[in-house]
Amino acid sequence: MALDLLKDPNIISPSSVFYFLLFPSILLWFMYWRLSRRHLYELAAKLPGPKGLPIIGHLFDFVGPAACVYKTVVRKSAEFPYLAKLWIGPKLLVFIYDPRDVELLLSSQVYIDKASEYRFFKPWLGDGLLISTGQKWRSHRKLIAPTFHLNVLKSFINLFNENSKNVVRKLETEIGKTFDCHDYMSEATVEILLETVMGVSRKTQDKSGFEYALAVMKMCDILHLRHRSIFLRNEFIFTLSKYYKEQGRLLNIIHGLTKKVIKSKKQAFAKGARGSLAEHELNENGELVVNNANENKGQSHTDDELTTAVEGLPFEHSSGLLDDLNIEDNCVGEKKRLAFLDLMLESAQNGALITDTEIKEQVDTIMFEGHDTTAACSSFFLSLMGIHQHIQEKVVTELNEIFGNSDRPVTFQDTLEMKYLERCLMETLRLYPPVPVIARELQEDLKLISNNYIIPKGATVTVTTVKLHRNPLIYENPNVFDPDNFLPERQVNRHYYAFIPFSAGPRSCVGWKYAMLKLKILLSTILRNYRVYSDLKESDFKLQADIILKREEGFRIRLERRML
Ligand code: HEM
Repeated sequence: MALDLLKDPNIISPSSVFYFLLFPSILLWFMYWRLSRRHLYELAAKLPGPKGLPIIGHLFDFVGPAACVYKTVVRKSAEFPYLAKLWIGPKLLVFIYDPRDVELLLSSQVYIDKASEYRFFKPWLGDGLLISTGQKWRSHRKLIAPTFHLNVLKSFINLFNENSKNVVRKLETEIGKTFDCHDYMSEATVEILLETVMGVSRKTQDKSGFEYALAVMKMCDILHLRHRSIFLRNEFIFTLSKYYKEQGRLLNIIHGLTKKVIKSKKQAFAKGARGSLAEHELNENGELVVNNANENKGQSHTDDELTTAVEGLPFEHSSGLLDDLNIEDNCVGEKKRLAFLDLMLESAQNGALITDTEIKEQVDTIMFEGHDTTAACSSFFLSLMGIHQHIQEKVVTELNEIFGNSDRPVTFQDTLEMKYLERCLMETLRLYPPVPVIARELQEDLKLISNNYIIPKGATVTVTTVKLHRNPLIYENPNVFDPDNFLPERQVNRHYYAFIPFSAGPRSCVGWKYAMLKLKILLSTILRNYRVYSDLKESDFKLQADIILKREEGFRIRLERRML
């Protein structure tokens, strides 16, 4: 009888059986899924956070322009002093901003996996240092970290000076006008990276670094949009969208530059050239010659700069940052003193330490990490100098004490004496950290120190540096730009992890010493030549917590020539 019913197409068709079974299957799957996440839900229920909507949680808070999302998240987490949880659909996000908890997370060797959102970087950065994990990350970090040793950085000082003077020359066309200084900072940063870390001459580029910088900025917009859009997070839907095509176009520009950089460096390398090609060039016969244009670029290396002694920047001591980079400092062999791309090519030549594809991924990673962050920091710094004229005057007084009336280039020793400028830089990084959030996906539960909360395995933990750095329990006037926050006596009792613009622990920024040295030379050169003004106040800033912190309205300043 039953068989007869099944055979009768008017009563039970195969499709009706399918639909009949579909509903219980989905229900069963859903029950299994909920049960498998029971641990997550139980622990999450105990965590504090603003109330969200059923099922979708706070999804709508992440929809809209980046500046609004930033404001909403800051506002909603304001009443939670230690941490705040948010649900975005089924995804549990926990924001932490107590330095003791931050230390627990960042200093650990267990919680080193980046959040799943970093996967959107894959087509761009592949398995580069920023997103890789496990053994690959460990071995590449060990290889790359020493290329940012202070002795390597000191050999870049001439190029930092030359490029800074170049920026000052370019800025001449803007004197008296209101303009966005981020464009200039971005282009300069790309060019400096190419000449120093990558060791290729600026002249090897067909177009300016500005085109690359612009493509990076637009790529970040797409990635940030994918973070916020529930639809675009899905790979299939993304490939159907207009953004996918745009991403392809931008990656062509970005990868075009990195491929060209590697190619020209490889050609020179094969002919025995080592070090920056901005200082050494190959002539038509393929012989290595000193680039005459660079012969008088600035001061030659002084004994001080070439010293093999391990010296830190004052910032290192004052911030109390501890990471594997300091440990590396103690065991630097001859080979480890090569600059980044030289070492990558040498390692590829000498064995299986790194493949060609991996070199490309690391070049893309360093170009991105090294450029957008420093461009944002220098743009915030100049804006703040324009707003706080009396602080700018103090910086310039210090610079006058160091340089007098001379327009000589900056030496390494000078950078050590720029103590007030350094405090201004650190205060800029405190209030406007270029990397506003650092996110990890937990593979193990994390028991916090503050209030004994446990964040469950499977959650995404977000260290919100913008909030951590403005904690009123740590900084007296947390929202006021006050470089004296970094006076030694004010720092002495402050928790190490209360100021982490470069992150900290095993996954901290490999380029922070490079960044600080370069920023000091670039910004001091600009301030020695120009007085900066801003028509906007800090309260006018529309912060955009993108992948890199920016101002929605741009970094608009005005310049006037300073008489030496
Ligand atoms: C003001 C400038 C800079 C800031 C504020 C900054 C900040 C950071 C932060 C917060 C991280 C950790 C990111 C995370 O865990 O998600 C990081 C990682 C990294 N940074 Fe920087 N950075 C700066 C400049 C540079 C420069 C100049 C370079 C290289 C030339 C660089 C290379 C890297 C790399 C390769 C990583 C990944 C390290 C790893 O995961 O092992 N950064 N940076």
